[in-house]
Amino acid sequence: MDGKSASQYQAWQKLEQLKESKESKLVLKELFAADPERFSKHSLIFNSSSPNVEILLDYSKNLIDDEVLSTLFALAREAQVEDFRDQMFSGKHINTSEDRAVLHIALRNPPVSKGGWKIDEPGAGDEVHQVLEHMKEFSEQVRSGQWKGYTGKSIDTIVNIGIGGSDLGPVMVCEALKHYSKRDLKTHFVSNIDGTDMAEVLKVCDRETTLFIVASKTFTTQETITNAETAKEWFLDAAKDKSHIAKHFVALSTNTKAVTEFGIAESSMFQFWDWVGGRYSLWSAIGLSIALSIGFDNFSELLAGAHAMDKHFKETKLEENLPVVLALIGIWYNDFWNAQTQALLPYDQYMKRFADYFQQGDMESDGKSVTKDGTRVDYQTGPIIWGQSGTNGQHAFYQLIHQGTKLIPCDFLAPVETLNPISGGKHHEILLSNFFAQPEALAFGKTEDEVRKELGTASSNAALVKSKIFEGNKPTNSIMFQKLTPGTLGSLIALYEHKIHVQGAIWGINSYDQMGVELGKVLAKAILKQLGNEKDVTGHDSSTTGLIHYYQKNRK
Ligand SMILES: O=P(O)(O)OC[C@H]1O[C@H](O)[C@@H](O)[C@@H](O)[C@@H]1O
Repeated sequence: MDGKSASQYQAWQKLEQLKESKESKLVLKELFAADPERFSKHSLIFNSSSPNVEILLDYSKNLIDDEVLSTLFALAREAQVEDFRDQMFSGKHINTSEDRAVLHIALRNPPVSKGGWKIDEPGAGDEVHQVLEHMKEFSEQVRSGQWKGYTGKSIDTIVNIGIGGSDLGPVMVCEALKHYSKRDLKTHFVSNIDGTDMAEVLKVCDRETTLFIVASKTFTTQETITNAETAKEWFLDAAKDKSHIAKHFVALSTNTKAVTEFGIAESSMFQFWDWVGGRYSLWSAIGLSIALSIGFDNFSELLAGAHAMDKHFKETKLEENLPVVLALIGIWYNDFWNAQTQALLPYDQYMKRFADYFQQGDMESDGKSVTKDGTRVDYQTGPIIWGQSGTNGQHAFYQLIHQGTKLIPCDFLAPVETLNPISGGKHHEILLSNFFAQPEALAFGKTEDEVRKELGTASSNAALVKSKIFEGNKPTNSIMFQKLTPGTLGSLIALYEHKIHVQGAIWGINSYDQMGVELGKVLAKAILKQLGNEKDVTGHDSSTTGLIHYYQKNRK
């Protein structure tokens, strides 16, 4: 914890030895054959009654045995994961480089009178609920048609303008909970500075009935402010009078001064606080587009589902703690088996943006190479996160997972029940049969003997036989939940958030800053000033200069 190098822990060193001594013995086929109880021993159920959520985590198809597991838990204890978790919950400034608390858990924490934790940090108590109240009131006015645009018409289109954490969470959740959305309220998201993003959305918007949500924690992000200015110009082209802006623009931010300077009144601003990290902000005012789309009650259920997972994370012993188990298994592959990536594979079309969301969530959090006290790590930190919804991924990249040369640990996720039981439920049965089959195929593969038997006379073709062998022993986690409800989604997101936290704690890094996004921004600003004139292009290497000159010569 707090800056200590993970490789110095005794348990870390023992894990290195275990990898060496056990590599050839950790064979899933044999481990399962030797222990008929392996599934029940290595699966956990997370339960919550309010909201009603149940999540099964089956981690039995991993390259682990009791000794590996107990050493992983010993590592968590040596790294003081429980203490570090409690520091986060109590509001300690665990984001040391920015001297900030990390309190997204406060955004879904009920009031103390209703059993919530008391957190000593400005904003983290009653103010959270005041903003939620404001979001409730506003979203109900818009959804009921009571909120009118400048010509007296109701709002039928929402455009969220934001990027990174001010975009990806709302995008992913609105997509995941589309089933619960108000269909006559269209929701668009504009993030890219590429004018195409805004232009294509504006083409389908009506100035009289569109509400723009400018979402930016800092309210200084170049992409968001430029896009918001363009939207404002487009709106004023017809509306003319600046006083109409109040009916069509709201802001979600921590920066009141910049919001009012932009022309949005403080009363149309939904506040949050510097202890909310951008990639952990969908639970804050940044979730306004979600509340508008699915309604405030569903948004509250999303928060309650996350809170239930917070409680589980905070109160459950490490061995039965889902985020901790996911984190430790991830570290086992990332640091001892040289796995570079981690795939998130939801067998639910609504969750198709889940992996995109956690690309920022995980990679911006744990993509660090120095510990909190500034020491260069001598081990791997955050994994590359990627993925795609099943079964689409099967027809795209699974080939490499099954037979390529890389070890790719995968998390498979699926609902027991579909929200769309069309054709008598046939689609869902087929979907789930694939969800069950893929981890099985990855774990147990297909031997040369099996291939030969299958090929019959054609097995004299040695090359063909080899190409059809599946080595197996590819590790997976399988996660099942009843149905994709707002509460369940909240729990699932919080599960992965806390997994990231635990891994960061063990690696001794700061999971809550993002210094790595700065350099490119600064250089882009400098280059922007030089683009007008070839003579101004100075201070770059020959490649960058060459590229800029090429652009200047060829632009029209
Ligand atoms: O909400 P903002 O302030 O516009 O920031 C948007 C994004 O900017 C940067 O890329 C990072 O700081 C991200 O973490 C953040 O989510």
